[in-house]
Amino acid sequence: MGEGKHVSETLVVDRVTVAYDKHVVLRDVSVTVEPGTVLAVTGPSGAGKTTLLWAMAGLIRPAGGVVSVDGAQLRDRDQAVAAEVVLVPQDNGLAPILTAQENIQVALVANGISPAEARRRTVDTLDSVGLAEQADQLVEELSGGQQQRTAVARGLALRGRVLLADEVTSELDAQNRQRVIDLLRAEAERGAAVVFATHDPEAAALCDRELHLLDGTAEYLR
Ligand SMILES: Nc1ncnc2c1ncn2[C@@H]1O[C@H](COP(=O)(O)OP(=O)(O)OP(=O)(O)O)[C@@H](O)[C@H]1O
Repeated sequence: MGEGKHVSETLVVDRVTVAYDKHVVLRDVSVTVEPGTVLAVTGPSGAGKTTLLWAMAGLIRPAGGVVSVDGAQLRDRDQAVAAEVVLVPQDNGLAPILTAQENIQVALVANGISPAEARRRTVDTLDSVGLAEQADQLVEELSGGQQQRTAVARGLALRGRVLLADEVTSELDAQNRQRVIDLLRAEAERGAAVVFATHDPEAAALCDRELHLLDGTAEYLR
């Protein structure tokens, strides 16, 4: 351990700029998300919430600035996966013709987890999101909210160091929204740095901090 050098922040976004062609979506945005905390990313539709999460996930190469995990710069998605950055995407990213449990197990085994452990985690996480009964149902036969909860279960089952959750409560009723927010909190308590993009002020209020995006810039509201 280098003297005087303590890199306690898991996820650091340092003066990141992202542009699609000439359209600058994020301008010099800086954020730090420490392990054990849940950060809400808010802002109106089109403000760049998904873009910020994609940059954090290594899916977008910023035009300027750096995204790093424990001091190591993320240059692409492969590096982000190696750094255990898990993304639950806005469109859920599930395979529709696999069952809920197959979607989770396949992701876990692809990440090097043994089939027996993958089965255990799948049962546990589907139960935690209230979908134990739907484990064998095809994803295309699940409701939008059930699909969203399956995607959350998959993200949790991976037990990453960083969990990026993009609008994962938009199709949920109040009870399930609270359940998912409680699970994001538990994931932080396990030690992950959690980022939750949401347009829902009530959901954001339950997070530790809130970063608000507007016109390309970011401001901590608390
Ligand atoms: N692949 C792309 N090519 C060009 N422009 C894009 C692309 N992806 C996003 N944008 C633009 O970037 C801006 C930010 O989009 P983004 O999806 O990050 O916003 P958001 O805050 O997540 O919105 P929402 O709340 O509607 O999901 C929008 O103006 C959008 O049109």
